[in-house]
Amino acid sequence: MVSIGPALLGDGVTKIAVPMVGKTTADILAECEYIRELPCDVVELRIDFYESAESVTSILELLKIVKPAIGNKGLLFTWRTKQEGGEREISVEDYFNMLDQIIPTGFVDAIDIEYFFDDTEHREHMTKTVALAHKHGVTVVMSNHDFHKTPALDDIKGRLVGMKQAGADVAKLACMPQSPSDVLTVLQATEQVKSQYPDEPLITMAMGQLGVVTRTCGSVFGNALTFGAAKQSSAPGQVEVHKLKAILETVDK
Ligand SMILES: O=C1C[C@@](O)(C(=O)O)C[C@@H](O)[C@@H]1O
Repeated sequence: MVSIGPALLGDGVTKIAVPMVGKTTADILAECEYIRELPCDVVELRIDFYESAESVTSILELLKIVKPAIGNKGLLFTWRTKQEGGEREISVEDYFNMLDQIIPTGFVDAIDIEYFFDDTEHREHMTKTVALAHKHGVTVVMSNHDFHKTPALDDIKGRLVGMKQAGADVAKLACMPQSPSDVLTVLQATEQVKSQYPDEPLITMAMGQLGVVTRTCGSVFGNALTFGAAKQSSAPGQVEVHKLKAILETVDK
């Protein structure tokens, strides 16, 4: 079974991830102190918010203190690029070199890799990074985001399956619904890919208020993990983590 640190994905109980969006080391450490007491399983370090993210040395120093500070929770390391709704640009070269230096340290349990780097020009480096992660027991969460619209059903399914073919342990897709029918499209794609690959965890969500049902009831359709907000959310529609936990306890068996 796939796990992010101690959090097993796909065991029937939806896992909760809380993002950290601090800009300074002090902000991030304060978030660690706060989040370690919250009812969540995974902490996502959104390094694109960090003021010194351009320096891999600074990232490594930060990770060394973050890992013990979050207690017994899994650590997911994410640089969300500007194109996919993140805070900061990075060259493809720097993106993979950064991941290649972080993976062997043992400070992270999982890394996020944006699926759209799997194009002909960058596939080779991506394949190497995925292999390095697997060698070091680091879970690969491959992701794709559309902050403006919801792709068509076949497109969502194609992306989720494509991520698996590119070596993802977990395929993740987030998009913005414009209508209730878009929300159904996300849930339907989740259900169909999950029934095709019952043993492989998926993470899907529709963002914004319309999509809240996918963040709270997604497990019915095959979603394994949902993102909840602590003090500050990292994407629209994230539900405050205590409220989220209470709903999940009712929805999950
Ligand atoms: O990919 C995701 C999902 C997310 O975008 C959300 O909609 O909850 C939040 C991000 O921090 C995370 O990396």
